[in-house]
Amino acid sequence: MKYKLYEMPSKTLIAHDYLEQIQRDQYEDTIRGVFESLKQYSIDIVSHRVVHGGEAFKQSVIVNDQVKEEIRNLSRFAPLHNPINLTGIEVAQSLFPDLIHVAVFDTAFHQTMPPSSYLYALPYEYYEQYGIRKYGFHGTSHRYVMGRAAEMMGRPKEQLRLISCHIGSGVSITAIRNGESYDTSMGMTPLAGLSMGTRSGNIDPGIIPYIEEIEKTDTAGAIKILNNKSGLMGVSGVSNDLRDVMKKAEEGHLRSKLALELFTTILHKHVGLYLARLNGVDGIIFTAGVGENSAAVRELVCSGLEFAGVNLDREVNRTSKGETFISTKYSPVKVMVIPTNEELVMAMDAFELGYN
Ligand SMILES: Nc1ncnc2c1ncn2[C@@H]1O[C@H](COP(=O)(O)OP(=O)(O)O)[C@@H](O)[C@H]1O
Ligand SMILES: CC(=O)OP(=O)(O)O
Ligand SMILES: [Mg+2]
Repeated sequence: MKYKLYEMPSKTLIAHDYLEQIQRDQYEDTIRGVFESLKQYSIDIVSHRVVHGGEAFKQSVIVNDQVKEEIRNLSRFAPLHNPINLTGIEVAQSLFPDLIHVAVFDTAFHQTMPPSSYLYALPYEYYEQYGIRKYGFHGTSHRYVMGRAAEMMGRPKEQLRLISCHIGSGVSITAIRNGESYDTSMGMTPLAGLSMGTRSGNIDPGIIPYIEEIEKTDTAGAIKILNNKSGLMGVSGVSNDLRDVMKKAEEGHLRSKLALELFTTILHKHVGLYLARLNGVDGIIFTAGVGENSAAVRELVCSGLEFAGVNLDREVNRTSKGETFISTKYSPVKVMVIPTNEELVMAMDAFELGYN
């Protein structure tokens, strides 16, 4: 669990923490503990990350009973995330009933996608009646790095074609055009798209009934395997953490080498997909845990894209820290590392909603 406390509108960071490895039955106590530890500060607004906002939320909103009901209903599309997000809201509301609570949705930024991006080639009624479509996630992160990229490039975001690669424990790539999400790799749920720490990403749907047969399980059991036992973890058999897999690969562990190769090849192919979708790009952004820290992954993703104007400065890529260009000076496509800051966007949205 991550949190940041900001003073607004100065955007001064006052307190922050990243609590790792929290088990399901510890969520409530952990959230309670965080809020207790912040009681010394006078807090006015609490901004909550909510992963799935469906088509109902195109931007951030102040939480009321109807918003909570909608978040609960959307749990079927994000079972790993929305129930926890709702717990966070409810615990915070019980501790601070008089404060304004704001919900910021991962899906909101992607609501600008055209039907050619968000529809699945399924019977159309499934979309109309049941909301089966691509929603996309990590939108708050993609929105933040898009804004930073435009500033770094000194050009209005409305004039840019960008590919934003959010590579953390969850992985998604977004094609951004005119300052808006145009296409993105995750789907109706955050299981789709690229291979991740423990998630498979896209697979042939015909594999699912076969897994059910092999594992003597039901569909929910098979989906659990795709969510929790696949990706880097599943292929390497070592870890969902890229650092562990890389270390093992360097030691010659074959499955770790394969896991790494598959992970980066899938990333590379998706960048190619969005080069086509955007008719070429002005910038490529790397963000989140892996994107910000792994020069090796960035190099593998960009290699072979010189034909499209992507010229990585390998030396700068290896030695750079923080927000920086990693392409060569005259590279037609600018490649950037931009540390994401979803919490700052959440604070800005909350401030806007609470005070304007
Ligand atoms: N120095 C590093 N080199 C390679 N991978 C890293 C490094 N630091 C962090 N990571 C990867 O980043 C992942 C976490 O990314 P992060 O964006 O914090 O994810 P989340 O927000 O989903 O928890 C870790 O699982 C790890 O694999
Ligand atoms: C939506 C999603 O995949 O989020 P995370 O990467 O934080 O798991
Ligand atoms: Mg994340």
